[in-house]
Amino acid sequence: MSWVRRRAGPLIVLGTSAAGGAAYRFFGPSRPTDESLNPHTFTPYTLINKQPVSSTSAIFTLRNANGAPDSQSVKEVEKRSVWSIQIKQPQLQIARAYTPLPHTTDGRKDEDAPQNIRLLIRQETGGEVSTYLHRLPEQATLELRGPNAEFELPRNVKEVIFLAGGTGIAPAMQVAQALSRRTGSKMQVLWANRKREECVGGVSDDRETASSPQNRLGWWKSILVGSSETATLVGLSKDDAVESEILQDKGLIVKELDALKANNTIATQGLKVQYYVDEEKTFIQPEDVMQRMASTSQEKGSKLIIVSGPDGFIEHWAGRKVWVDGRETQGPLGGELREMNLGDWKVFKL
Ligand SMILES: Cc1cc2nc3c(=O)[nH]c(=O)nc-3n(C[C@H](O)[C@H](O)[C@H](O)COP(=O)(O)OP(=O)(O)OC[C@H]3O[C@@H](n4cnc5c(N)ncnc54)[C@H](O)[C@@H]3O)c2cc1C
Repeated sequence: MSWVRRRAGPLIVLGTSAAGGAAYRFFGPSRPTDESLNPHTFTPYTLINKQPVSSTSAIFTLRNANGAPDSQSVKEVEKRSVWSIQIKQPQLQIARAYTPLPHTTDGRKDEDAPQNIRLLIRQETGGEVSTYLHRLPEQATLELRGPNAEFELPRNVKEVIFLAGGTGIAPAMQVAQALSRRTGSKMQVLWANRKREECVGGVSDDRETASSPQNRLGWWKSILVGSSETATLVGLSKDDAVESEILQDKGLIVKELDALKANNTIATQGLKVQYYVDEEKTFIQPEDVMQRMASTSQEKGSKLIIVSGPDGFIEHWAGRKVWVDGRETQGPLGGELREMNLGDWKVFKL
């Protein structure tokens, strides 16, 4: 996969097709007998665990049903790319793309053993495939195809600002893991969710960023989680309530982000995460992005803003992606980022 400059300016486009998540219909039987995950046929996986993250999303852990080792292409793609797999809904014969979460860092993996695939999947109201997946019991068999490289992180990129909406955090985590192998790299994630339940216990690293009263309230709420009521109920002072909430269990994705942060500090300038929650009236502001663009030290051509999330989120920040000759392209830069002086920062819409 190569990057092609589509036009002068900060926008860059994916050189090859991001077949990604477009729904499609199958015109023949798939061959689920192939044992290793591969892009051409569907491979059976067993759902070994489903951990709820919130009322609408969960982490699905899938294991190759045949215990076959991962192909070289899977090992390569996860080193440097944002990648996805497709899952088939067998009754409707449609498939959707999902983004594997990076492997957890606990314990050295056996190179020959197949890696479990973990996916953060939100159940969309009325969504065909996500509803099917959320209804599956543990030990059910699913059919997967992939990997699909959605975007290859250029070798010279060392600084990334990642604007993530909802499950757009999954590719951000893939990028964080890829950057953790690059000495001197730096990544800042600005993660927006509609509800706090998606990121319970998540406290922004740059709390001073929350300079507006609106944002500061959001940060306090993020650790208080309705503290005054809670404090009254359990007879705690407000300070006790703050402490107890800090100690409360963090959400699964928040914990994983913390683990990635710990991992990223070894050789890099670190990973920072800022949390924004619609229901707390904290929203990513253009100034938040500008502030992070300004706190840079890397050489030219190595800085990237990635925008990932629902279509409306991408459109708001960077303008729509555009379909050309049956494939999705970056389209012109639009939205909030177009209004900013991006300097030598480039933009990529995922
Ligand atoms: C590269 C890539 C990676 C992705 N990674 C993830 C991931 O890691 N996690 C994740 O959760 N998602 C991810 N997605 C999104 C995922 O692929 C699906 O789009 C999502 O799960 C919804 O699929 P669905 O079949 O459940 O919903 P669909 O059936 O496609 O419906 C989607 C929404 O549209 C509405 N809708 C459907 N038909 C109509 C209609 N005729 N009129 C009006 N409304 C309608 C539905 O009610 C629903 O709210 C990714 C997408 C891409 C492209």
